[in-house]
Formats: sequence, structure tokens, C-alpha cells
Amino acid sequence: MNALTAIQPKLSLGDWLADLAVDALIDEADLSPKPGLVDRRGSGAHTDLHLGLMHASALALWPSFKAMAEAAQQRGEIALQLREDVGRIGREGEQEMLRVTGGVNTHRGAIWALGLLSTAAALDVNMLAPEQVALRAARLALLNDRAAPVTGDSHGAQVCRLYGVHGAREEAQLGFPAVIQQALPQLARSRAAGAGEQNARLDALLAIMTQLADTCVLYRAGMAGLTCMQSGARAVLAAGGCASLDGRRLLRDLERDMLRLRASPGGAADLLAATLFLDRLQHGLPAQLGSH
Ligand SMILES: CC(C)(COP(=O)(O)OP(=O)(O)OC[C@H]1O[C@@H](n2cnc3c(N)ncnc32)[C@H](O)[C@@H]1O)[C@@H](O)C(=O)NCCC(=O)NCCS
Ligand SMILES: Nc1ncnc2c1ncn2[C@@H]1O[C@H](COP(=O)(O)OP(=O)(O)OP(=O)(O)O)[C@@H](O)[C@H]1O
Repeated sequence: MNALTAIQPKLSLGDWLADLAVDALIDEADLSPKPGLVDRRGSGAHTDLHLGLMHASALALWPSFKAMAEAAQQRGEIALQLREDVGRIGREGEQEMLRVTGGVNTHRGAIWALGLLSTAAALDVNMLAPEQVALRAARLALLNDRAAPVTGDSHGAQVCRLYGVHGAREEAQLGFPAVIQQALPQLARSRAAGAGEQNARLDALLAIMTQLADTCVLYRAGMAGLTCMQSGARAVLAAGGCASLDGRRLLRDLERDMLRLRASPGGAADLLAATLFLDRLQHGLPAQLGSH
């Protein structure tokens, strides 16, 4: 041990996972140019959201992610008690988000996805590969939280009924296929091709958009909006992705079309944050993680 390591503060597992989750949210918000979404350039298709609000909301969620990880450490297994702990902490997180944003939904879907993944990661730090963490999160999401309010009138629930698609709940229950099968492989391919980190992340977002039934898009722009999102994202990737000139031109076309339809792929954005979280997590625990 040298003088530097001796004075390094101990980091708990909950601290570390909450840091990763908040970093993922901030990196997602900052990533630009994202079609229809809030980014460094502006508010996309939103009138009530802006980058400062996304940052403030992300930071306000840190204690919730930490509390979910700690609940996982205390319970130690995938069981109804843990599912209900996490449900309660998630609902409290939503309340805190709404307090900080003055009632605007900045991160509802992200609390759900990253909350489950933080919990799943804390359950077994020896198995942090993306598929392993996503599988544990899915098993947790499949448990029925008895305290969850049965409303059925959320925007997501309404369009799931109307169009017969799977929303945020099912995406988690299936083990985040958009992240595991689309985004992470695309992120790796674009990095390997030398796209640069920002372009590789944009390509990962587009890979999610090619397939996802994003209920944010369906609610605002119907099936026409969803088709526009999926086919436009496919066209950008087929042209060589965001690092290519043709891909950039098609990305601009996609953005123009989505703004015209007021369509914003908020669900895809949440899953990009989940992708960035799992991507970092797989590098394993940091050295200064003390006993937890
Ligand atoms: C399951 C959740 C996401 C609610 O889903 P629902 O579709 O009913 O709600 P809503 O329309 O508000 O959408 C949630 C968000 O999910 C994201 N999303 C949209 N489509 C998708 C998709 N296909 N896949 C993943 N995420 C998506 C978007 O950001 C969207 O805003 C969750 O928030 C929940 O159960 N809330 C109830 C309170 C609770 O128990 N919270 C604890 C969570 S740990
Ligand atoms: N960079 C981003 N820009 C916009 N939305 C994002 C971004 N990142 C994540 N999201 C997600 O998008 C969702 C916000 O979408 P939306 O504004 O459609 O929700 P809403 O308030 O339910 O609907 P509406 O605004 O259409 O009435 C949040 O749940 C959030 O998790």
C-alpha cells in the first residue's frame, strides 16, 4: 500500500453501482445528435424537457439506485421481498424525480430499467457479464409486486393495449433483448470499425430503434411514427452508421421526419443508458471497492 491508496476513501458496492447508473444517464442525455430526444443541441421533440433538467433528474436518482443495490445485498436472493423493496424504492425515486423536475417525466422508464439492473448487479458481483445481469433483472421483473398500483392508464399501457405490442415491462421481463441482442453487439462492432466512441454510441441507439416497440413514439405518433423510426434507423446503419457521410445524411433525414411527427424515442434512450451501464459493469469491480 502506498500513501495514495491509503487515503483513498472506501467505496461501497451501492455507491459504485449508483455512480455507474447516474453516469449512464448523463452520458445518454449528453450524446448528440440524437433524433427527437433531448441532447446537447436542444430539446428535440419535447417542449417540457431540457438538458439541465435531465442532468438534475439523473443526479437526484443516485440515492434510489444505491438503495436498490443495498436492498439486493440485504436480501441476497431473487425473491418477492426484494421485488417489493425495489418497487417501493422505485416509486419513491419517481416522486423525487417529479419533485426535482416540477412534475415532468424525465426518467420514468430509466428508473425501471436501471433500477432492476443495479439490483441484479448487486446480487452477484462475480457474475457481471451483461447476459447474466440482464437475466437476473428479468427474473426479478417477472415477480408480481403486490404493492404496485394497478392503474393501466399510463401512456405505455394505453398503446400496448391499442397496438398489441410489448412495452417497458415486457422488455425487462424478456431480459432486455434490445440491449443484449442489438445495442451491445452494435456498440462493439462500431468501436472495432474505428467509428469513435460517440458515433459508436449513436449506432447502438439506432440499433435499438430498428426493432423496439417504443411506447413513447407510439403514444405521440402512432404506428406511422414507429415505422418511420425503425426504417430510418435501419437505413442509417445500412449506409455505414453515424461515422459515415451517407449515414450522417440519413440521420439528419430521420431527425427531420421524427420532429415533423413529434416522435421521441424515449424508450430507446432508456435502453441506451442500460447499454452503457452494462458495458461499464462488465469490466468488473474497481480496485478501491472496500468490503461491502
Ligand atoms: C413498468 C414501468 C416502466 C411502467 O411502464 P408503462 O409502460 O406502464 O409506463 P409509461 O408509459 O410511463 O412508460 C414508461 C417508460 O418506459 C420507456 N419505454 C417505452 N417503451 C419501451 C420499450 N419498448 N422498452 C423499454 N422501455 C420502454 C419510456 O421511457 C417510457 O416513458 C414502471 O415505471 C412501473 O411499473 N411503474 C409503476 C410504479 C413502480 O412500481 N415503480 C417501480 C419501478 S422499479
Ligand atoms: N434524452 C432523452 N430525451 C427525451 N426522453 C428521454 C431521454 N432519455 C430518456 N428519456 C425517456 O423518455 C421518457 C419521456 O418521454 P415522454 O415525454 O414521451 O413521456 P410522457 O410525459 O409520458 O409523454 P408526453 O410528453 O408525450 O405527454 C422518460 O420516461 C425517459 O425515461
